[in-house]
Amino acid sequence: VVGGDVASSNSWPWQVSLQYLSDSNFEHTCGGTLIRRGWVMTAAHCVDTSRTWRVVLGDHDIYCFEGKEQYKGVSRVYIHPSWDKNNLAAGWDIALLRLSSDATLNTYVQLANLPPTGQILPNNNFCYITGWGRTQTGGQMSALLKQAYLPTVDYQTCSSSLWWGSTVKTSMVCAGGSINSGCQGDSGGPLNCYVNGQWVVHGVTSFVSSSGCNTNRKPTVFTRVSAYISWMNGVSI
Ligand SMILES: C[C@H](NC(=O)[C@H](CCCC[NH3+])NC(=O)C(F)(F)F)C(=O)Nc1ccc(C(F)(F)F)cc1
Repeated sequence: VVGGDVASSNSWPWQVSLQYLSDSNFEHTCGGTLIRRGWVMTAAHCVDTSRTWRVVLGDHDIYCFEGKEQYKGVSRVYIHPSWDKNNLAAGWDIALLRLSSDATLNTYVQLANLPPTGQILPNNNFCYITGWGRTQTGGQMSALLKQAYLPTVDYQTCSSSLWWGSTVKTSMVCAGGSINSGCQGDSGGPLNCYVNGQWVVHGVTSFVSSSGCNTNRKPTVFTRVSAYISWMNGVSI
């Protein structure tokens, strides 16, 4: 996350860290969202290589054991069947992870709210991106979970020629586009939007501009969760 600030501990209790085994220790690679006690929603591009995965729930400092964490293996990865790793612009950047055992829900670990099928937020909706990704373009990952205010940018604007043009599809959500943004390592994590008095996860962090994370008129682009509700329900949730 570029810009914004450090979140207060466990204030986004559905945020997970997706990690893979690399030389006998686990490394953070992506974010994710706890949507059922045994299921995590993330980006397809995070899990389209075969690795040994684990999910950490209830985390704040990903480099330090604080006692609230729950560590879960991943028993199965369900990547959207239309995902094409060579065509990020086509969308379909969503996957579900079946956890090896159910999470225990408590103060630090809670389920996310998901939007109703088809819901499209208005321009400038109040949203926050959260994650442990780079804090600057080409910079380091953050040890502590960060949050940044990232208001939505409607499709009409986001798909215009000075912005993302035809790279952005209606199956995506744009948010930000100035000083704050997602960055590498935030992939797969949630776009948390405040709708009718509650936080709802409307996006799965997908991509930023290859010329820099917080590039003007290149908002962070998210998979639009409300376009994939029926697919997720079909994956035997
Ligand atoms: C460096 C930048 N990385 C990204 O945007 C990666 C996703 C990369 C997937 C492929 N390995 N995502 C992120 O950094 C995220 F955290 F913001 F989500 C990038 O590649 N951006 C990018 C690439 C292609 C396209 C386009 F669709 F146009 F081909 C758009 C953006």
